[in-house]
Amino acid sequence: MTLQAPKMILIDLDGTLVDSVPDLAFSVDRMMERLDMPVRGEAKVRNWVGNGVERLVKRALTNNLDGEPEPALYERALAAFTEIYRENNAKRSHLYPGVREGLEALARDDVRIGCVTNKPARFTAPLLRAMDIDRYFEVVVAGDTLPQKKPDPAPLLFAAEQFDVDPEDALMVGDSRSDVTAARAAGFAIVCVSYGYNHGGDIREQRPDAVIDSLTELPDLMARTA
Ligand SMILES: O=C(O)COP(=O)(O)O
Ligand SMILES: [Mg+2]
Repeated sequence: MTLQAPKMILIDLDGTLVDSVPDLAFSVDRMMERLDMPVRGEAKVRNWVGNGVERLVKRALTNNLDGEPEPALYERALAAFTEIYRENNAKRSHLYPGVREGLEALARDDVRIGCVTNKPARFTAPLLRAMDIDRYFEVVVAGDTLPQKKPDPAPLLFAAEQFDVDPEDALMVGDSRSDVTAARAAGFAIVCVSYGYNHGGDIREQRPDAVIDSLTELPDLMARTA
């Protein structure tokens, strides 16, 4: 595990590349209205993002991070959310400052880049395209590409295999404890952004190898530890 000249960098999507909570919160609240249930608002949704849309819908229905709703209600809710979020995938979302410049700098240094997200593929590809950053990612592993999601290491190891890169030459960049846990279990280095979601907690408590305020810091960080 090293930050020095990784051969491959995998970057998380929600909370790292894109501030997607405004669209996710809008879609959750329209879903709740359709079900005649109380809206939850952006602050709560921000703490609920990161484990895929299924968990997000369950959290919204139960107003609880670990809640399990009644199955028939959950099925109706998930169908409504899917329909609404499909139309509202990139309307209010935006790239965090420094993302485009950071990706550009990595591409100039010939670093190979992939995206590993817990967001399902049907929402991931359109969002990367709408943000005009899809061309930077040679590999995209979405939340439903494999049976396992982060914090399981499988999606990271799957991407490493696609790139034919060993885990010790790989770096994960993310915003939440799932990214740290998955990277550690996969044997990757892990750098976290300070500005993401992480369920309301301070990502420094997860002890990543480094914390950055912008992706533009990545090339320097790698050169400094070389
Ligand atoms: O929870 C989600 O849907 C996506 O989260 P991630 O992009 O941070 O993995
Ligand atoms: Mg994230």
